[in-house]
Formats: sequence, structure tokens, C-alpha cells
Amino acid sequence: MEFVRELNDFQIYGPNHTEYISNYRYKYALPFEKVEDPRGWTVNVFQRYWHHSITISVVYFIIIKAIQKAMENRKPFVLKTPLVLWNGALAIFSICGCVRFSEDIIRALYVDGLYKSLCYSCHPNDVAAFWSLLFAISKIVELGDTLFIVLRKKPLIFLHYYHHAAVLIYTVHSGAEHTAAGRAFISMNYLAHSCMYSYYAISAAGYRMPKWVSMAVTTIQTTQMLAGVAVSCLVYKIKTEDKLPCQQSMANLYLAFIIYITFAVLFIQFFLKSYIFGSSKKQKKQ
Ligand SMILES: CC(C)(COP(=O)(O)OP(=O)(O)OC[C@H]1O[C@@H](n2cnc3c(N)ncnc32)[C@H](O)[C@@H]1OP(=O)(O)O)[C@@H](O)C(=O)NCCC(=O)NCCSC(=O)CC(=O)O
Repeated sequence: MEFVRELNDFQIYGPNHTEYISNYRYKYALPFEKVEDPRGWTVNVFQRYWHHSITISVVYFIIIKAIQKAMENRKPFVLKTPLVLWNGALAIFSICGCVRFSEDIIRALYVDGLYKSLCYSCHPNDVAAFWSLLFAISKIVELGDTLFIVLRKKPLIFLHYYHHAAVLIYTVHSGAEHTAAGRAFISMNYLAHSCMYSYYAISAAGYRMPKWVSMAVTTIQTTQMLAGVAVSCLVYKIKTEDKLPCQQSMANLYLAFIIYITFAVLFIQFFLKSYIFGSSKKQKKQ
């Protein structure tokens, strides 16, 4: 099993390429979303360089640990305004992504049904493809979250940096494979991040929100992880039991299982520790 495969037309365009091009292409796109991508230029770039997502993750980890060390005998930076702007910008980006990208999954589910929605990719010239590309780029930008944590000398938990590094690698691998089920994963993540970055922006501005708000955000994140496992189970069944053509490769599917199961476990642990078994900072903040 090759780890990143070469893609054929079915894997890039799905089965209705010609019909799609003539009927749907750019129909719903805003001017800046109309990006020409002759035979998957972006897919080629992702295919050729996807392994650098691992390089970036390793460099990220080393830099974060080095900054933590350098900060040991220094006072924490306050960074209130940059943090509000940072989280505010990511919140606006996620909300825009959520609105523009969800259109694709809603249309796909409504018009094509569940099987085609999970097994046939969006077209490389589609609005959804544009927002998938921005999504992948945002996974590099979001590594900056950790910079704020270490410069402000806030506790850095394993869930945080494991999540940031693993999501980057999986997103870039999925970009390289044009993973069809990514339309479910991306829409869920845009939604969860709309809530999460809005939460962080408001709390960075100094407003303490009631406990139920952070519980709700964690619940949305945990549900996202469990839904990721469910979608992957469904694709696995389609590919192995139903033996229907389905675009997602086994390598990408196994990666999806690994990250979504580990994220689900970590988020359930986080929920229990933060809100149920009382010793966390959240209870102290009340
Ligand atoms: C409710 C949560 C969103 C946040 O829980 P927290 O324990 O971090 O919440 P908190 O209010 O105590 O905030 C902790 C401190 O970090 C600051 N902070 C600000 N911006 C941040 C950012 N972008 N990332 C991480 N921390 C940030 C807060 O202002 C706060 O500082 P101060 O103490 O000064 O007020 C939770 O569900 C969660 O995700 N916790 C895991 C921690 C984490 O790093 N999550 C982000 C990556 S996971 C992710 O992104 C999942 C997904 O894909 O959906």
C-alpha cells in the first residue's frame, strides 16, 4: 500500500466531470473564489511536498520547547491586544469558511445522498476546493496559537500540541489525496473553530464566560471527533463490505481513524478533568 498514491480522474474529479464542468462550475462562486486549477495543480504541489507537513510539525515542536526553555527565567508577555486580534481574525476566517464550505456538503447530501457525498470529491475548481486550500494553509497559521501560550507562560497541554501537529499532517495528506470524506471533516472543523476562536477572542478581551459556555465548546469539539470516527467507520464499510467505489485511500482512512480516536479520547479526558472532577482551573475561575 503506497502512502500517498497518484490520483486518477475518478479520484480527482469524481464520475461526473464533464457534466459538472458545464453545469456547476463557478455557478455559486464569489469573484475571489474563482481560482483556475488546470488538472489539480494544488493536488500536485500537495502530492510532491506533503511530507514537509511532518518537517513543519517537528520544527514546530522544537521551537515551542526552545521558547519554553528561554522563558523559564523571564516574565510572561501580556500580549492582550495581539491575542484578541489573532483569535478574532481566526474566528472570522472560520465563520466565513463554515458558511462557504457547508454549502457544498449540504448540496452534496441533498442532491447526491450520503454515499456520493463521502465517496466522490468536490471538483478542483469548486468553491469548496478553494476553501479546502485555505483550510490547509490555516493549519500552518494556527500553529501560532502555541506561540501565544508559551510566550504568556500559560500551561501547554499535550492535547494542544499533539492536536495542532496531527491535524496539519492529516490535512496535508488529505489535500494530496483529494480525500472525498474531507468535505465532512472540514465542515465540522470550520464549525468547531468558529465557536472555539470566538470563545478565545472574547476571553482574551477579558470577558469571563460562564462555565456552560466552555462546556458547550468542548462538547462541540468532542462531538466533532466522535463524528469523525463514525464517518470513517461508514467509509470503511462502504469500501470493504459493500465493495463500492470510494475515493478515500486505505492509508488516509487509517490515518483518520488514528487521529479521530486519539482526539476523541483526549477531549473526553479534558472534559472530565475540566468540568466534572473538580480540581481544574475552570472550577477555580468560577
Ligand atoms: C473550551 C476550550 C475551547 C478552551 O479550553 P481552555 O482550558 O484552553 O480554556 P481557558 O478559558 O481556560 O483558556 C486557557 C488560556 O489560553 C488562552 N488562549 C487564548 N487564545 C488561545 C488559543 N488560540 N489557543 C489556546 N489558548 C488560548 C486563553 O485566553 C486562556 O488564557 P487566560 O488564562 O489568560 O484567560 C476547550 O474546549 C479546549 O479546546 N481545550 C483544549 C485546549 C486547547 O488548546 N484547545 C485548542 C486546540 S484543540 C482544537 O482546535 C479542536 C478542534 O479542532 O476543534
